[in-house]
Amino acid sequence: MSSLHLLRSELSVNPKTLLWLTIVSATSTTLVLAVVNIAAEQAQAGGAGLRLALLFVVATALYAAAQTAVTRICATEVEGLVDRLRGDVVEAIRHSDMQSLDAIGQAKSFAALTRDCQTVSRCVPMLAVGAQDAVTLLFVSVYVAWLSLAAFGAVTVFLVLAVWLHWRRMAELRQETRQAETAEMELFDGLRGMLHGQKEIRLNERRGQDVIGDLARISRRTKTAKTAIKQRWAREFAAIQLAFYLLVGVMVFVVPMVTTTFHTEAIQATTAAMFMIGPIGTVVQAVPIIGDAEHALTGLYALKDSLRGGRKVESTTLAPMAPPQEIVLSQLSYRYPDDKGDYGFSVGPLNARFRAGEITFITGGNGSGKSTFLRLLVGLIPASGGTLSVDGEIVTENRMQSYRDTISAVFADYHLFRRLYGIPPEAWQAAKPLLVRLGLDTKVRIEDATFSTLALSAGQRKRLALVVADMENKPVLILDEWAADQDPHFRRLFYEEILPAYRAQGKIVICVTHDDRWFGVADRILAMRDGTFVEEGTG
Ligand SMILES: Nc1ncnc2c1ncn2[C@@H]1O[C@H](COP(=O)(O)OP(=O)(O)OP(=O)(O)O)[C@@H](O)[C@H]1O
Repeated sequence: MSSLHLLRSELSVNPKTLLWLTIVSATSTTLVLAVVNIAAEQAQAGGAGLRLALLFVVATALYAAAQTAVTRICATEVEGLVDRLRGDVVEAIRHSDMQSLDAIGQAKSFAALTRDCQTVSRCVPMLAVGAQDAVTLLFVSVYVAWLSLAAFGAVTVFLVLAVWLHWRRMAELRQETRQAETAEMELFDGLRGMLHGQKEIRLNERRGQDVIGDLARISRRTKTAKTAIKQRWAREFAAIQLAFYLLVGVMVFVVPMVTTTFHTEAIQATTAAMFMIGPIGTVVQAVPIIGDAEHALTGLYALKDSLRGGRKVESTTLAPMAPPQEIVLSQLSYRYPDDKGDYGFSVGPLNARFRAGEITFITGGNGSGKSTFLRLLVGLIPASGGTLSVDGEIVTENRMQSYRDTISAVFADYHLFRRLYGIPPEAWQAAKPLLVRLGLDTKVRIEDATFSTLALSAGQRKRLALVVADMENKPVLILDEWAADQDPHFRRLFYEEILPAYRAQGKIVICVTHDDRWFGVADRILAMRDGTFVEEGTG
């Protein structure tokens, strides 16, 4: 089913309502036209009657009411649809596993949620107006046929010719539009790099010139492509208008030569042709938009499908898991998908045991698989083999979210939300002592479930991330190189006071660390190399 068909099935308005409003709009336009023609005739004979003036007022009022209703319905429907689609994609992202998300890429998801949603919001109402004007064109054509079959013949020939020529040229234009879009995306990427890389640019004049030069080149390419499209559009639009002026010329000069009866209807048919110029312009503009709307909707539906195609994590109705006393990995493994012929890195098979009230350190060189192991342990990526059990129960896909709900973590690539999502107000008060100990109480306040600022140093932000994990107060705590960017004071505080306190609270604590000076703090040390634990020791 095409995405436009899917779109129709998602609209909550009854299509018949839109159809009736469209018919009212087209009928009233045709009525206005007929009244104008009759009134002009009567004016020649001495003056138009009051009844005709009233009919004119009623027809224009009907037209305005139908137009307003269609526009209002379209705005409500389309914004509702965009809101639903955006919500669906966000939900699909939330329930999809990290592997599918990684495969899709953040840029694609972001483009769907922003650009594609905007395109649907902009294009679909124009399609509705285009469809409405197409019906108006049909009605006015019927009126012209009623006036004069010869004039109708001329109108039909011109319409068919104009539409055919237009569609032929639109196919080329669509291709050029896609190319311009690609150039524009490249430009946006370059601009993003330029903004993010300001420090690096300032430290190297030549790099700065290269970046600006490259951007200018891409920008020129985008400008050329977009200017060509706009100029082609302007020519196209002018050609269609010109075609209709030609039609008027044909009616006034040519049709009277082939028929003897036409002279009486010439002015009326010509007026009708003038009434067609507006709608034909709208229809002409709406046609290429079908492609844009279809393209954006296809992108959104495809993203939704591929997110749902991955491992789906249903969570809402699951029973909470009791605080784990022991997490056991048995032959657990994972392999990143192959990348363009290169084998994906794999971890495992991994065997390990993590107990409540124990601290485990994970060590190993760069790229040995520590972060991947943590993602696997937390269930962010699906194991390709082996099992993960909590207190003797194998954590199946259905139990994965309940399991994850027992874990707090500060990953190496953590994200700090400014709002305290998912943390109850009583925890904010309880966090005060840790904020003080971590030297953050003079920097950050919690106001209305929100941190007063995130404009902090890298070390301060990481400390704040630990405060958030602490506020969650979960039985399992996972920290990936947390102390790496802390000064000696906070490093000591972390290893000698904070971690032992968590152990005393009975938490399962797992830390990736290279700080061999504090290895004595751990109950167990697991060393990783090439994705496997090569050594197990005690602290
Ligand atoms: N999203 C990904 N897709 C494909 N391969 C990945 C991905 N993330 C990491 N890898 C690969 O997995 C390997 C291990 O990476 P990982 O981040 O787990 O190592 P690490 O031990 O945490 O390293 P570091 O000490 O540098 O943080 C790397 O060689 C990398 O090529």
